[in-house]
Amino acid sequence: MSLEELHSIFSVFALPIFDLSSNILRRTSRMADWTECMNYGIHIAREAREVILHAFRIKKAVMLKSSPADLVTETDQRVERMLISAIKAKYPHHKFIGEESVAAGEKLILTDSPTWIIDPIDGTANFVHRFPFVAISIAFAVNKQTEFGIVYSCIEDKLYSAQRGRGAFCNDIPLATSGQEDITKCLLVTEIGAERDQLALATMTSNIHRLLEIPVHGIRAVGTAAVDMCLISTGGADAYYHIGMHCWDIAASALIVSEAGGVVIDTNGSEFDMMARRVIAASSMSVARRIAQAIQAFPCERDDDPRAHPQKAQIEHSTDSGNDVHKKAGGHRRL
Ligand SMILES: O=P(O)(O)O[C@H]1[C@H](O)[C@@H](O)[C@@H](O)[C@@H](O)[C@@H]1O
Ligand SMILES: [Mg+2]
Ligand SMILES: [Mg+2]
Repeated sequence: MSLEELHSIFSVFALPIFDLSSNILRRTSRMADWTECMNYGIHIAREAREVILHAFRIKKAVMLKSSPADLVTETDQRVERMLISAIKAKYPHHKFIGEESVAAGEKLILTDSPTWIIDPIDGTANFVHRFPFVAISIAFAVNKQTEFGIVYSCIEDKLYSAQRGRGAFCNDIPLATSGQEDITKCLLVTEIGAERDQLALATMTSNIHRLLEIPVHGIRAVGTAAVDMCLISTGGADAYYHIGMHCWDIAASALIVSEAGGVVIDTNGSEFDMMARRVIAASSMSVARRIAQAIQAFPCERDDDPRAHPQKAQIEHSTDSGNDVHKKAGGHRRL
């Protein structure tokens, strides 16, 4: 039998089997209860918090990534290593997207497989400066749909969590957004991310100007996208918008907001896409749409664009806030 004949027989049978297996995965993920997985995620987040609390108080070696404002420390890398190895030990077939693994050169690919999306320290600049808003963000997706999200605001000791279809909680207390529908009665949160190029800075400042002149009650920035968005789920703020963040910053908190009754959309008004690096999370669709109408986005490569995440530029040595700031070691950083 020729190779072609073998291939044609195989392809006749393979396709249905492939379809069958991906359909089975879809059906099982719908039926699957990921509670046990989420509880394990919460358990390891609590362990990781202890490492962060200890390191928060001591002097840090700080490395730079894509800009003088894009910081990373040994603790970011150690916590991500700790989380991933703990998950691999229990769920060896699960996949991972980790901020510092991607920064060290791993490809960012979200498949239908069970995938943990991890930001070991969201708010690294806060961590370096001992500004007390530092979070661990862990999302879990199957078939590219987030099944649960965990955001642990470590210094505040506030553990936010949500499982798809089962509500959102902070330290086990149910959460609900403000439900505010009038933009002029809104307190907004946003982030001035790590971008320092002129277009990004001009866009961010003009967005703030346009929103303030609506007017809105105010605009805040906590320094961690994950905590910013969790504040929407508590009703403590009414809407969050951001351009330039990454999937690991917001995958968990996007589910927490929607499970608290909020809405999460793209800044262009379309459906939220965690890889697009643009988000509006709000107490109501009317507020979300009003913000989408007011703001502009600057261009960002999608997180899942193979050309994204080039090796970060080497930035010169400098010292900062009592910490030693080092340029990133050449090539891939060890994790
Ligand atoms: O602290 P990170 O995990 O790097 O995330 C930060 C990000 O670096 C910064 O640019 C802002 O977008 C913050 O909102 C993120 O949380
Ligand atoms: Mg982050
Ligand atoms: Mg981080």
